[in-house]
Amino acid sequence: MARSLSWDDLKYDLQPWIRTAVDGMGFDSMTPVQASTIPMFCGNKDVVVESVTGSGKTIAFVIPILEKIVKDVLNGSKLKKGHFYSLVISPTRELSSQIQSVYDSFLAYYPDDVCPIKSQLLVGSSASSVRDDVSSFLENRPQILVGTPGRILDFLKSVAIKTASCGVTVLDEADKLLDVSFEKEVEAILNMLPKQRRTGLFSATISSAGDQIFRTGMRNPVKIAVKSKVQNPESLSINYVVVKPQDKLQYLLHILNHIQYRKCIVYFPTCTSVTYFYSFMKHLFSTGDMNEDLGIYSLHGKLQTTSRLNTLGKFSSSLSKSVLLTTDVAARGIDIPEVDLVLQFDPPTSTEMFLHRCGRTGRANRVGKAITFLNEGREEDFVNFLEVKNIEVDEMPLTAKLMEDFADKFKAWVIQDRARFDHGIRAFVGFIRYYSKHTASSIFRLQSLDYIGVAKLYGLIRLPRMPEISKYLDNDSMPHEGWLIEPALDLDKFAFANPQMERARLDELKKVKETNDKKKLKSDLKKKNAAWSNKTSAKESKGERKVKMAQRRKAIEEKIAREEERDESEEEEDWKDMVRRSKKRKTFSQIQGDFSELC
Ligand SMILES: Nc1ncnc2c1ncn2[C@@H]1O[C@H](COP(=O)(O)OP(=O)(O)OP(=O)(O)O)[C@@H](O)[C@H]1O
Repeated sequence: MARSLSWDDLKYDLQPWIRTAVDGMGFDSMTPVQASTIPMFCGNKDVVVESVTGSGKTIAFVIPILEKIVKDVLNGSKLKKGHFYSLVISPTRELSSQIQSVYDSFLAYYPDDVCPIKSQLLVGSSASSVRDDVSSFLENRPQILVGTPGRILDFLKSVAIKTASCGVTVLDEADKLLDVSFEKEVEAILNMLPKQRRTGLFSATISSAGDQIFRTGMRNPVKIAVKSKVQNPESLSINYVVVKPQDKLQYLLHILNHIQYRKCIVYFPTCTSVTYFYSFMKHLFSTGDMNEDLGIYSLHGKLQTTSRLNTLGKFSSSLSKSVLLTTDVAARGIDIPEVDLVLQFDPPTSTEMFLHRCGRTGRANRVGKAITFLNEGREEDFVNFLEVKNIEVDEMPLTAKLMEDFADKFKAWVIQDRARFDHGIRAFVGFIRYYSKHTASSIFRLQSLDYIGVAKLYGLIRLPRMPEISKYLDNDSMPHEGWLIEPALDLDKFAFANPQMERARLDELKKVKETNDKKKLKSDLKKKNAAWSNKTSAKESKGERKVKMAQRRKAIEEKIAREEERDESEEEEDWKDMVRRSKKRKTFSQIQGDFSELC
């Protein structure tokens, strides 16, 4: 941190135990945001705090909350059953858990055993229900609650929980909590809390929340913005590398295997892309393409809470070189001091997220590097876009020897198991959906995407049928029936490695075939019937025509007979005439018919 102040200069008298805690944790000096926020928030001010990632905002609200609670306790105010003093809301389970651990590290220095200060975590989890949370709360009587919006809301709805004593509320990563993903739940929570309370909003990108901040019911808030020339911490260098999409995975492996770092976080666009590349990278250990000393972890939102927290714990405490493959679920707030490298497989959908992802390194004045891959072509405009937003980025020269047989290795791995093929397709489709959500939509355009290159990056052997591909991939570039390998695979014979899945697939295939056979039989019969009925109708109409002609002939003959009866003499003459005319016609027709006589 460039500017720092001695704790002695803080314009507020900290309680001795808090001061001891600060010293004990090795925080020799305050950070600028702590120096500005603590006195304001400890006084009776609502605060809106914006300061770069890793600048120590957590302590800037943890200390004021502890100050207030302990003062109340010392003043003899006793919490009644079902009440609590303070609520901290954060967008993810990981961050909530991290904030709770910051409270706990301070509370380890709190000397009063008679009236201990406690905190409780409220996050969605299959391991404990809301009811469990409520009973544990009633039993342990914590003064501080920390959690995610959904679980907090469910918890507060319980009749046993009383909100009247909640004097301080903090929204950490407030811009995220106030955006569409959480705004309804957060609003509902805030409406349940007393109006006479202090509120603090904290984030590195709070400005992006705009007028939403006024929906939090703050009274004359003080805005504390610790400004610098650029939006990223000075200790963090941000680089980009321009690549062809199909080469990106190889460049990623090159960086992971060859660049110096202790811990690295790699951001992928979706949960499915994390699990897909994680399993392929695990396989690459066996082929010798991944450095065997590397510890590799995966973390995403589809995992259970316990497993998410366990993975993060293992990655944080790992002593060897480690890589965490993850999504934006671990982009905000996560504080792992040893992370010195952040890689973005693709740029995130917003500049705020770009700052948060990069900000997982270069924290608290430690040196950190963030590298973002950009697909060759239009995505390079993202660099100018970031510069306009005061985010400094530099191109990183990167030369890597690309393996010629890499694509074949990837395909061979995919072809071993149909589940991998399906997984890859889902990851690819998820990426296309993700791409369409970019806020900088003039740069990240679906019509400019190199679909074949991206499909190769995902190790696809066949392009999936999807509207974006039919719309934006021109006919000349479209491979025959979408196949990216030659010869095409017989999909009916493409098996799952898992016997149960394979049995289910074969059963399904049989059913489909039977249904198709039945359908075919039905349509053949229909055709046959249709032909027969057409012929019948044709026959009928021919027969009808015969009958009609016979009737008409009969009618004419009868008419003639009647006329013959009416005037026999005339008829006789007429008849003679007829014979005559007929003889003449015959003569004429003979002449007409004999060309030799004309010569
Ligand atoms: N006064 C201090 N001196 C040294 N280190 C500090 C100080 N205060 C906090 N830190 C350390 O700085 C790191 C970053 O702090 P913190 O997580 O609070 O940052 P932040 O501003 O909330 O970041 P983000 O915006 O990414 O959530 C932590 O490891 C914390 O222990």
